[in-house]
Amino acid sequence: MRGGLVASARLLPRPLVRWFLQRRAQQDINENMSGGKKVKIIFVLGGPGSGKGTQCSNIVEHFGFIHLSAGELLRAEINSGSENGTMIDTIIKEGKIVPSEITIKLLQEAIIKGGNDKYIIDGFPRNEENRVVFESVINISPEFVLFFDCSEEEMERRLLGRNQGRSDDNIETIRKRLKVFVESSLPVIEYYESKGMVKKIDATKPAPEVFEDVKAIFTHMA
Ligand SMILES: Nc1ncnc2c1ncn2[C@@H]1O[C@H](COP(=O)(O)OP(=O)(O)OP(=O)(O)O)[C@@H](O)[C@H]1O
Ligand SMILES: Nc1ccn([C@@H]2O[C@H](COP(=O)(O)O)[C@@H](O)[C@H]2O)c(=O)n1
Ligand SMILES: [Mg+2]
Repeated sequence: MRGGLVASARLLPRPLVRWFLQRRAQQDINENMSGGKKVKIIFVLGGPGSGKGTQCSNIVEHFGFIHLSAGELLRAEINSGSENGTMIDTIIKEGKIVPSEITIKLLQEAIIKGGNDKYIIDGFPRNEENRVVFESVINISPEFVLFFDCSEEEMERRLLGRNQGRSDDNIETIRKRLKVFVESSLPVIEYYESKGMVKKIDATKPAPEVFEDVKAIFTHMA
């Protein structure tokens, strides 16, 4: 059925296709979330190794959000043997950013499956394309953007010591990821900053201290 829709979508003007996808994504999300409440999203950004995953686990435990990590979803897609797996694997090993339609489809499916009304989305949007396509397809503005600010030396040190068997935790890929962060991800954070939506946290401190600052933000939000 969906394959047929994709085939006929090729015959339609692009704005109409975008409008149709946007409507369907919103309907899917609204129909599947719990309690009929509006879905709330918080983007969690920061360089590689800044501690996004670590702090998201704490947020889930204390504040009842569902944690969606774009990187984890992409790694699961590789492991599922999907037709895009090899391409995603190559991009991750190069420290580059996967085309937005792939990542957003995975996020959309995870939001629908999650059935909750509160999500922290970790490692997304990673570039302007991610941001713009998410806005046009999912059309939910984040409540705010949590930005873990950490020095490059500290991020590099943490990633080299992470020891979780990730294919991108090697010095060559780490350096590329840091470069991509500065060139592609920081402009997204600056965009949200210009809209007064960024809550910046000093992430160079030890993890429990970082969580104290995170807690203050989420406690005020509740
Ligand atoms: N505040 C901290 N101080 C010291 N080590 C930390 C801190 N926060 C996280 N770590 C450790 O640093 C490593 C990277 O943390 P984490 O995986 O949470 O980062 P991340 O931002 O999710 O990275 P990536 O973008 O690569 O997924 C982990 O080994 C973690 O235990
Ligand atoms: N929006 C995103 C997020 C991640 N990626 C790719 O996955 C890699 C790992 O991401 P982590 O958040 O787990 O560090 C990242 O370096 C990218 O290659 C992406 O393409 N788009
Ligand atoms: Mg992570």
